[in-house]
Amino acid sequence: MDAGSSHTALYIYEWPAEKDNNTGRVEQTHLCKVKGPGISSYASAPVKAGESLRLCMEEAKQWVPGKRHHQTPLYLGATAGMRLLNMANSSASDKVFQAVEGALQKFPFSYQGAKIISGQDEGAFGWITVNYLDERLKQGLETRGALDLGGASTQISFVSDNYDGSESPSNSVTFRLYGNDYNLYTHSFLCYGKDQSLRMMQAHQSQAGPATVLDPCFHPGYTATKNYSVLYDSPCVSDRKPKDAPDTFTHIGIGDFLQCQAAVKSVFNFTSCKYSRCSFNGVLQPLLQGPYGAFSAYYFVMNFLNLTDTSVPLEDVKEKLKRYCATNWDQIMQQHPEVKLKYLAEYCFSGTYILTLLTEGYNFTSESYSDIKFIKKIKGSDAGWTLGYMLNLTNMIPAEAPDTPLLPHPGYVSVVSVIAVLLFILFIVSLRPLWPRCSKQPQIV
Ligand SMILES: Nc1nc2c(ncn2[C@@H]2O[C@H](COP(=O)(O)OP(=O)(O)OP(=O)(O)O)[C@@H](O)[C@H]2O)c(=O)[nH]1
Repeated sequence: MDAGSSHTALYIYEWPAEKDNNTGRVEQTHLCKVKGPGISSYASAPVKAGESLRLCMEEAKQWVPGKRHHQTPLYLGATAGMRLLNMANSSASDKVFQAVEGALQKFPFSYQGAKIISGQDEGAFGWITVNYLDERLKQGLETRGALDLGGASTQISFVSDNYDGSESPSNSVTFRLYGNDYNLYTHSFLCYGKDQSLRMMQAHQSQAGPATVLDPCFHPGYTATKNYSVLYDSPCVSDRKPKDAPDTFTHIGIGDFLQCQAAVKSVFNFTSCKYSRCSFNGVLQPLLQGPYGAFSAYYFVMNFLNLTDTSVPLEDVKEKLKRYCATNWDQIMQQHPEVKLKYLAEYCFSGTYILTLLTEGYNFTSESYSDIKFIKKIKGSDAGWTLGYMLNLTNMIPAEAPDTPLLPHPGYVSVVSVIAVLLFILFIVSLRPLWPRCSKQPQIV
């Protein structure tokens, strides 16, 4: 099964981690990202994905100095693509892990094991990464919320004065970092990554199993023959597979943003909420608060669409996207010959999904939309859950604030030097009784 076309990320961190001399901050050393049609594809395409992994690890071997290979820990963390594969076919996901572990153990690093991380951890580690790199944790500043959009799941994590964890405790993660306590609200929506949400929307559009699906989220002039069994081959949609559908359907784009928005909305359920307020699907969400960093596919998509500037009014953003969606597919292909066709075909859907998720799903308004910053990197390091995961596993963020020097380093050097000189003078003076007496005293005749 193809549990999602999410990518597999392999991040290697040199060990002991390099720290910036001035800030003491750990520099993320992101060597390579294994790109493939998803970790689940190790089962179906082990050679291609395995080769990509091997190349990545060879690169890591070159990059980490040989004498440090054995002390460099290597962790494998899998996210929602694997969560879905595990749900659908646990023996297939076990096989994937065995294959990847076998491959990783052949390398000289200190392999620490593989794990499917929970959605809650994925959200919390993304939040730690963003705030750690921004140095908000160390300085005890107001934190930045984290919005992560993957292929199979999406996470929202932030600190709100309205949330102490008592309402819906499963959304609460508490940390003590650098002497400050944080009560983080986090939620991971499985199936609401951009690839699985596209499936859910298309499943909604094709519930009756028609031979032709007219899709407002694809450009006019776009047409492709697709397979029903491939579309429904995911736990996010498998229970909705139409019974008497033909094997294939013709997927035809009509490029209508407003209709696309309505179709995207069909994947969210706003009908019930047992909490004081909800985002969607009956999930508690406290009042939004503070600035937000939106990364992974949020960035890929909005950057491609030239829509990362959130000071542009939301209505203008929608207008631009409307024009983009209505552009003929031939023209889009001509304008972007370098872009992978799968990504190119989906940007209209993905952009519409992002705006709908943010505004209808999470309740960002025209005003609070400008609190979002679409980010790929912070100070040269990738925004995402991986750095936070590594910092946590290696206990690199102290719970208590380190004793902060009252003076910066050069100040200490001067003070210590002055004290040393004074002590020396004092020492010399204290030896005064032992000084030889002066024999040339005037004599009285
Ligand atoms: N446009 C574009 N999309 C990308 C690129 N790299 C990854 N993606 C897509 O962005 C989405 C998120 O990818 P990742 O950040 O690798 O996240 P993931 O591993 O799928 O995340 P989970 O859903 O948690 O498993 C997926 O739909 C990818 O197909 C890129 O360079 N450009």
